[in-house]
Amino acid sequence: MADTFSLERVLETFRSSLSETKEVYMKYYIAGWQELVSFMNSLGNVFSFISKDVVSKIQILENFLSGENRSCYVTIQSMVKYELENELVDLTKRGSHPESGCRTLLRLHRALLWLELFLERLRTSKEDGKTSVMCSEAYNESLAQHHPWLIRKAVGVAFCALPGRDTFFDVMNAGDHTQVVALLGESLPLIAEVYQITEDLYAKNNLLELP
Ligand SMILES: CCCCCCCC/C=C\CCCCCCCC(=O)N[C@@H](COP(=O)(O)O)[C@H](O)/C=C/CCCCCCCCCCCCC
Repeated sequence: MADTFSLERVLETFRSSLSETKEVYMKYYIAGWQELVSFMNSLGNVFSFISKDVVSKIQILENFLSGENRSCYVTIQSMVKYELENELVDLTKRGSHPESGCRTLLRLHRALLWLELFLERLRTSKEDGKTSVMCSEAYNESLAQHHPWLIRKAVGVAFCALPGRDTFFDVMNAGDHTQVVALLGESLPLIAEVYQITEDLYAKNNLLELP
């Protein structure tokens, strides 16, 4: 992973994550999240409790990807099939498989909806748009429903420390603001497609509420 964040690389990883048959490659899905974490790390320590959580989830998935059953973890579809067929998922309450690939990826999947909603707000925002408002509206429409009160409060405090819209656009390293908006317009359908494919797969297998 390169040191400097680039929106273009996020776009590339999510593009690469889709196979011709619309399966989602775990390797690139994880790489996309790693890029996003590098962006969050550049925002300061106030976000470290969030990035630690994402990093630990990425690590769990990477361990599966490099473990002895790695061939079963090539795509999200193969992971779901393998873990369900081998009863490796805690379906109703946490038990002997508290860190299955399916439940771990579900947490990132829910966060992908937040990202999609936030980036769409950013893309269509006016010059005086507030990133903290965009972030918290997107959060309330997605992840917040899955988080307890304490986390929601901590996240609300972190949002107040977000830099302004101009800084966000600059850190994306994608040229001037018009170019960033264009690239966001290109990235969002890809992120939305990856999200929807995963959502449909999880819904079909009754995995959307994994503990
Ligand atoms: C294109 C670039 C522009 C935007 C870049 C944004 C970069 C964002 C990077 C990461 C986003 C945060 C992902 C958060 C994943 C949260 C997963 C989760 O829900 N974990 C909770 C449940 O896990 P389990 O306990 O069941 O294992 C966990 O309890 C949560 C802990 C920490 C709080 C997570 C808050 C998420 C807030 C999302 C907004 C992030 C704002 C970042 C600002 C750029």
